[in-house]
Amino acid sequence: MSAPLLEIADLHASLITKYRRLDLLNGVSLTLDRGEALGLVGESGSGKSLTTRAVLRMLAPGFQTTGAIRYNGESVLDMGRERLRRFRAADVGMIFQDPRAHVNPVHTVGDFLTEALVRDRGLPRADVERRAVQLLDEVGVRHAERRLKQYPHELSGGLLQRVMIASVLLAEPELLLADEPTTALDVTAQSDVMAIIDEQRRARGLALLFITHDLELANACCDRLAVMYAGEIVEQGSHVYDAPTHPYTVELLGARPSIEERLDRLPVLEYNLELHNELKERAAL
Ligand SMILES: Nc1ncnc2c1ncn2[C@@H]1O[C@H](COP(=O)(O)OP(=O)(O)OP(=O)(O)O)[C@@H](O)[C@H]1O
Repeated sequence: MSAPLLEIADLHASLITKYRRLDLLNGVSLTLDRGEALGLVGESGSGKSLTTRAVLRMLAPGFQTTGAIRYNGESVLDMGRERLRRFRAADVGMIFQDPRAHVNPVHTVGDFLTEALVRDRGLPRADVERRAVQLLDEVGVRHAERRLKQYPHELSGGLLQRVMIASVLLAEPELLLADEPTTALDVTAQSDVMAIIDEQRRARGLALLFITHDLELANACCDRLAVMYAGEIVEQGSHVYDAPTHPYTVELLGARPSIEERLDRLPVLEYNLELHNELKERAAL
């Protein structure tokens, strides 16, 4: 049997300062196969982002990490500088919560999309641009050629997150790490962006580690869920949503708002009024 695409085994991460030691990840273990989607869920502060940053070896200075992280059987913690750079740039695609924090505001969308591939892989700019336009189109960015000439501040959050997704796909990674990719967006953009990530990763057979506090959303687009609490994974598997066994998961599921409450929070736009009412009726049955 081949090795999982990603394997995290007994990962501990502690922040060591002059005065104290904070144990923030306490033995995290999980695996992700090629083409599989795993939802890493838990409330704020449970250690989800730290786990993703540890996978990329991007923890802040002062953190001490022990345990194993293997990508395709290769130890990430032992990767040399150049291999680590390629791992981050080509093997893994990262989609973060706030796209604006990850673009250079004085570079055009076209520069943002093409620079890394032209510089690092020596590909002709015109070829990368052509591919970028194709991908923008695939992720639902209309007038893609015109968008290449625009600056990030000219695009809405939802549109910029689509540009991010296109940039990740351009590098042709095998693994997507998506850390709350829709949290910073407005409600309508949220569902569109999540649908695009889901559709694209299925079409390309990519593995996805999806970090979210939204159990329902994770359940809708992942094959398995892993529930994190206080730096530990308390429960994982495909049963988690329908038949949780750990008391924390049961509590987490119990704490989620009902469909009715969720619908009440959605803005009622004219075009979805009918659907909105239909869903409310169904929820009331
Ligand atoms: N650089 C840091 N210095 C000190 N503490 C940190 C640092 N980074 C993370 N932590 C702490 O580690 C814990 C886990 O943080 P993490 O960001 O992984 O949580 P999370 O589950 O992703 O939550 P959120 O959804 O709010 O981002 C938190 O208590 C956080 O305060």
